[in-house]
Amino acid sequence: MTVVPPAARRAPLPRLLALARPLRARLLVAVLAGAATTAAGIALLGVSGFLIARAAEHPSVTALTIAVVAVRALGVSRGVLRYVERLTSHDVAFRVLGDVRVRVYRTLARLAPAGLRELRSGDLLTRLVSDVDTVQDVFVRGVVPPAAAALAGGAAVGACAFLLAPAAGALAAGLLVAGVLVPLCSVLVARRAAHRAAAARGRLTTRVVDALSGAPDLIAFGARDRAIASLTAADRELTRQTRRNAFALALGAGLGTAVTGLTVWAVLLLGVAAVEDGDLGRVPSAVLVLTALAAFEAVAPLPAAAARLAETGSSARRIMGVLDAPDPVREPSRPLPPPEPPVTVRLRGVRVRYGPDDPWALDGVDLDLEPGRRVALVGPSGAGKSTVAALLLRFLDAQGGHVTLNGRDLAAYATDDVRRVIGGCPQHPHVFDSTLRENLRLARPGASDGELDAAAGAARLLPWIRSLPQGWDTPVGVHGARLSGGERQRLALARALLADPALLVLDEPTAHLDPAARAALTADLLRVTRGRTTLLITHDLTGLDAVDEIAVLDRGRIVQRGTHRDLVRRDGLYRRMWARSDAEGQSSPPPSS
Ligand SMILES: Nc1ncnc2c1ncn2[C@@H]1O[C@H](COP(=O)(O)OP(=O)(O)OP(=O)(O)O)[C@@H](O)[C@H]1O
Repeated sequence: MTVVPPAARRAPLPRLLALARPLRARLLVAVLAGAATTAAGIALLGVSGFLIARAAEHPSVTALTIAVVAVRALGVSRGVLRYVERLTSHDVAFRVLGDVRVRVYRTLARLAPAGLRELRSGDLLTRLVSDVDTVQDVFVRGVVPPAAAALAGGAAVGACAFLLAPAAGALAAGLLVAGVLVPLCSVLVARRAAHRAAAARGRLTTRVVDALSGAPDLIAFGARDRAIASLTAADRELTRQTRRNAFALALGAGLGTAVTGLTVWAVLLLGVAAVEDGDLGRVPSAVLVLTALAAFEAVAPLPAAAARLAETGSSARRIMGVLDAPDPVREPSRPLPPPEPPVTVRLRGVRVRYGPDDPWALDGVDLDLEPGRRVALVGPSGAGKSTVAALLLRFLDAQGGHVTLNGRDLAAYATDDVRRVIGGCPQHPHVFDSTLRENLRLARPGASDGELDAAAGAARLLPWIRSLPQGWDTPVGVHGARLSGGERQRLALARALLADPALLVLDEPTAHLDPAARAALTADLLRVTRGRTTLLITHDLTGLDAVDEIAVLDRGRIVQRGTHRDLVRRDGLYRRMWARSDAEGQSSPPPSS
């Protein structure tokens, strides 16, 4: 049974609002400044009405002095108050935005790489960038304007009630329709479109990222037109949903204007009737009508805000989807003290699968990794070799059996502490679009130039780096596009050697290389790992007579183990693999290491 954390059961928008709890004093300042701005606008029009109507009666100038001063003061204060409101509401929005972005990034870092398989790269990008960006609208448009409108609208109704109660009633009804019913109407129309637009934006980004990164393959296989057609379809869908959203906005604006007009007419008619009955003076009647007209300024932004909020709701749901993603590994609440090198790792009856309905990727694996010994894990594609590496690096938890590190449960250590002693070279090492130096320093940011030279020298990369005009400062391009396959793999090996973990895990370090480059790199890595605790994962059998033990993995089970000499003599999977690679001319004579 999946246990849903209590916080995850709450609606996404209130959860987002809850993040601003520590900033509530600033939010209150923003709301009060927003209400005061609108109230100043309403008062400005009311006082102006008074000034014009009273001036028509030709009074002495002194009778108008207070009103003239008030108009000036209201005009100036309105700008200042709006500035304060914008400053504080955006301050709150950007603080929460930064907080959400960090939380999403931290969750992604925690999930990567095993927990991200439900999310595609473009979709992830959308969640991290545009979905998180919409969070600012929650505060700038979704919280401050409605609260400010309620305060300023209430004050306007109060002022009108002081002049003429029935007109105040009409104004209150009009404001409620324009400020509550019309926005609700906008939300109803916008909600589905907003939800679909967010999903369509995610799909479009996924396809754009896919098309850009796979462009050479698409062109080579003549699939370019199909890819462009699929992009165009995704774009068209996004345009359709965005248009629906725009319709909701236009509907809100149109209905709002209609309600404003009708209400002002009602107030005007009630005012005229009151003047005729002698219940209201002519000057107050002008103030009444203009106050009513200005009061709608408070609710005018609400339909657009509500429609935007509906959009934000689906973005918030997608963000919370990332934040609530279950951890791929358990982090102990009270971790053991960090393990001390040298390390001994033992796997006993380990079972792992990627999903409850997936077959076992590892099914009862026993393996011993002891200080100073080199073990090779070989087997056909899909046998489960990389799963062993993921397990050791704490990207995955075992669902059965035990993994121990220096005699204690591996899961009882903090994951970061484990990764400090177990590390190496993943199957697909990422080369960052930076310089050679920065790519290597990733493994140890404080490494000196001498240490960089030593690691690159051990990986036989140093003469080549020295021969480059820019040397260590040579840019490597996106995904290391300016490097050959061999140079990329050697850079990854140098990075692993620089990190110098107590247990070095090398996952297919010679993948994608031609036989000659593979033999050369294998010889080098066997040379540099001599005497080091190493797990070498490979389906290339070149040079394996140098390692202490070979474990042969097939469909999640260790089917053979022994030295190269033993295994080639015995009938079994290893001898078949050896014979096949020999026939293909891929196994060069083992280096005498
Ligand atoms: N993230 C994943 N989600 C679901 N299944 C996975 C995932 N990663 C691996 N598997 C499955 O687990 C099994 C073992 O995969 P693994 O990558 O460990 O094999 P491998 O021996 O390293 O293969 P290769 O030599 O091709 O890299 C395979 O059946 C694979 O399809």
